[in-house]
Amino acid sequence: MKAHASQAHQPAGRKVTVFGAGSWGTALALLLASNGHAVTLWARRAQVAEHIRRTRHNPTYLPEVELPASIQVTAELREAAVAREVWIVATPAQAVRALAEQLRPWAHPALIIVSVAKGLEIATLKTTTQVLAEVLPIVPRERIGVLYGPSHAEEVAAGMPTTVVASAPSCAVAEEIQELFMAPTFRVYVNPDLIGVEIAGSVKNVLALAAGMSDGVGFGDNAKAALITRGLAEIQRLGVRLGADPSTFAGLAGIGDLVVTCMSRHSRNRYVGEQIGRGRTLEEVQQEMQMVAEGVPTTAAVYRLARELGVEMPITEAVYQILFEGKKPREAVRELMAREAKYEDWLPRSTDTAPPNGVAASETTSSR
Ligand SMILES: NC(=O)C1=CN([C@@H]2O[C@H](COP(=O)(O)OP(=O)(O)OC[C@H]3O[C@@H](n4cnc5c(N)ncnc54)[C@H](OP(=O)(O)O)[C@@H]3O)[C@@H](O)[C@H]2O)C=CC1
Ligand SMILES: O=C(CO)COP(=O)(O)O
Repeated sequence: MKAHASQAHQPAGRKVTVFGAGSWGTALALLLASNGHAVTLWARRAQVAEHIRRTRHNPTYLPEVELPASIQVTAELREAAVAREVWIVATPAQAVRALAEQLRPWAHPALIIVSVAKGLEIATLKTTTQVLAEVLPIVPRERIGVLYGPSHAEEVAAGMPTTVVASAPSCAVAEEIQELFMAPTFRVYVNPDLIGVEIAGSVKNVLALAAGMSDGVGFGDNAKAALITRGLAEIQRLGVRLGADPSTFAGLAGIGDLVVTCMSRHSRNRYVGEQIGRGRTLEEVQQEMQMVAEGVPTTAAVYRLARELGVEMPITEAVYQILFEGKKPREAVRELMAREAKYEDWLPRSTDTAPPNGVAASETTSSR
């Protein structure tokens, strides 16, 4: 992989719009503006846009962060979308299709689209770049990528050191995305494995729900380490089945984002899981939350996808049963612990390495 721009390099200012004025959209607008780009931030509610214009603070998401006057803020899609070089899509994953459909009149072949939304669309089981490519065919597929990795908005907005991954079907486009965002406290690597990066970044939210449930029930560090490690194994199995490079899961989009989301006090997914672990219902927790927990819809999507593809994802299955079928977290853990004895394989073991007596033969099947 080609090494790229040094941190001292200042990219030429580009015309960029960030769609979605939630926590992540707000933090990225700030970062891009401080990189010298001409930034527009689109909020879906007119009163939010008006409030930010007047006070330079987002009323709901990262309210303590001051947004410079150079950032244009609007709720008008046309004003936000027309004649831009780069669109950043920072809405929840389930909203990407509807947004893209509305944006269609202003899409053009020279546009770069960067999705930062992490999740799979429930209705189609597609990643967000697959949805964007389907709805906006005028934009060449190689110009639609992502920026993923361990990056809580609160820390990025506070200028704390953060490292992420830019990915797109074309390395040249991924490098353009890298250059757009690279900053002294925000280091961007390129990883050309788009499907791997998208699966890793989307499915880790399911495991963060599981990690939160473990915290809420009162389990300790051993259980958390097990969820992260075995969770990564099942994310990798799904990703590889979809054509991903296995090594992506050892990188920032994989283990990096999984660790931060399972451990961080900022994680909304971990929080939702923790509340459920304490005995509350999903409905109760979601009703009081303003922010999105992408792991909830993505659990439903991954559960179905894994079944369709015959990929074994026992932790995801347990999270699904807890969220949508009323299973108690302790019961789910009891069942996970009582599964048949296994080898610690990550990917299918070659059939010439026979397991010793007493260890499940299913270890050697291709379903893993
Ligand atoms: N927060 C973070 O640290 C990070 C988040 N992400 C990802 O970024 C995406 C956005 O998350 P984040 O900014 O944190 O979310 P927030 O919960 O902070 O904000 C959600 C934003 O999306 C808007 N929104 C909600 N529904 C729709 C819709 N149907 N159409 C258009 N806009 C909508 C909300 O508008 P309104 O206020 O009007 O409801 C709000 O501006 C998610 O996929 C998340 O996983 C990725 C990396 C880091
Ligand atoms: O993706 C994230 C950090 O990289 C944000 O995770 P949460 O949505 O759980 O807060």
